[in-house]
Amino acid sequence: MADVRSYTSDELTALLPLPEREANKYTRGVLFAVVGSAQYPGAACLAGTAGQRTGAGYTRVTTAPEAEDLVRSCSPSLVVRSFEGLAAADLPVARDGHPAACVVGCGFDPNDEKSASLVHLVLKHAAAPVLVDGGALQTLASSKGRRLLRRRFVNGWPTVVTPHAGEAARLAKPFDLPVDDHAELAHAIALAYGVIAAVKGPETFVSDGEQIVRMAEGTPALAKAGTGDVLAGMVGALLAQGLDPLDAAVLGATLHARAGRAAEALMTSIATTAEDVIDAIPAALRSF
Ligand SMILES: NC(=O)C1=CN([C@@H]2O[C@H](COP(=O)(O)OP(=O)(O)OC[C@H]3O[C@@H](n4cnc5c(N)ncnc54)[C@H](O)[C@@H]3O)[C@@H](O)[C@H]2O)[C@@H](O)CC1
Ligand SMILES: Nc1ncnc2c1ncn2[C@@H]1O[C@H](COP(=O)(O)OP(=O)(O)O)[C@@H](O)[C@H]1O
Repeated sequence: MADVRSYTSDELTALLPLPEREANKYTRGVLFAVVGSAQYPGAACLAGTAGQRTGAGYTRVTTAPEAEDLVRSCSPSLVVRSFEGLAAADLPVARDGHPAACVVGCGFDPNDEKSASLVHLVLKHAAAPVLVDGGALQTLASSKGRRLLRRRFVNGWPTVVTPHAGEAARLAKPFDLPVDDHAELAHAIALAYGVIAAVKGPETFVSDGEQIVRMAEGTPALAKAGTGDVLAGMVGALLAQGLDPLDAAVLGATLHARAGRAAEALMTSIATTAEDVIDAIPAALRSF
């Protein structure tokens, strides 16, 4: 296994995607989030608003029809569409000067067949980086999921996965990967699936199959439902702004951890919620 390293503060600062003077909303990056369900509409709000706060120029949330009104009301500047009618041609193509990325799976029910076909559509047709989270992760372990990931790898379209320990263990199963050491697990998932893997927990380990990066700035205040959806939106926004996928995952996880700490300072470790973490993203950005 490769050595485990951490990014320095200077390395992270250099990665911050400050808007250029001539920027417009499209050159700053389009985040295309396919997220939420009738069961978990809140996950779509959390991922979408976290993406906006992390700098995506244009955030489009495609969600379940039952979730559309809630997502519109949580942030009027989100562009909201329904899953119904989502077609291959709607999915983003990243071009020079017009970066874009997809986030898929926050708030998906892992056992729902309709969500699995949405995941397949995104993996097959998004010619841009895709971040897979939450209920979409289980889809990757199937033979069809693995085949689509291989195709993305061959096409040079990066895929980032952000499993918590339970989800990482499910990804490990088909390949019988050892799950106890999370640095090793991130490395093994990255190699087995051809992805950039961020295994989340009290410490987060990110690997592209070559390097392994440890991020240990978090706080147990983050151990609350919905903070993973916030992280997915944040890393997705950095991918949408054209960052290299390993850098996006490490910077996103660090900003998320610092936002967690800033939220905790205001709200206490007991009271902090995922929404407070989003509100603290500006403080995390200023900390660099
Ligand atoms: N407000 C919302 O709408 C929320 C929606 N969420 C969505 O709910 C769906 C299901 O996600 P869940 O994570 O709740 O369900 P999972 O199906 O991933 O969790 C089920 C089992 O996984 C294991 N597990 C869960 N978290 C773990 C951890 N951090 N470490 C080790 N083992 C763990 C436990 O055995 C748990 O019973 C996802 O699509 C997610 O995005 C959650 O993010 C919570 C908030
Ligand atoms: N004890 C902890 N210390 C530091 N960070 C934590 C701790 N527990 C959870 N986190 C962070 O909180 C987030 C939780 O993500 P996840 O389990 O996917 O939440 P959810 O599915 O409810 O959105 C991850 O970024 C994880 O690293």
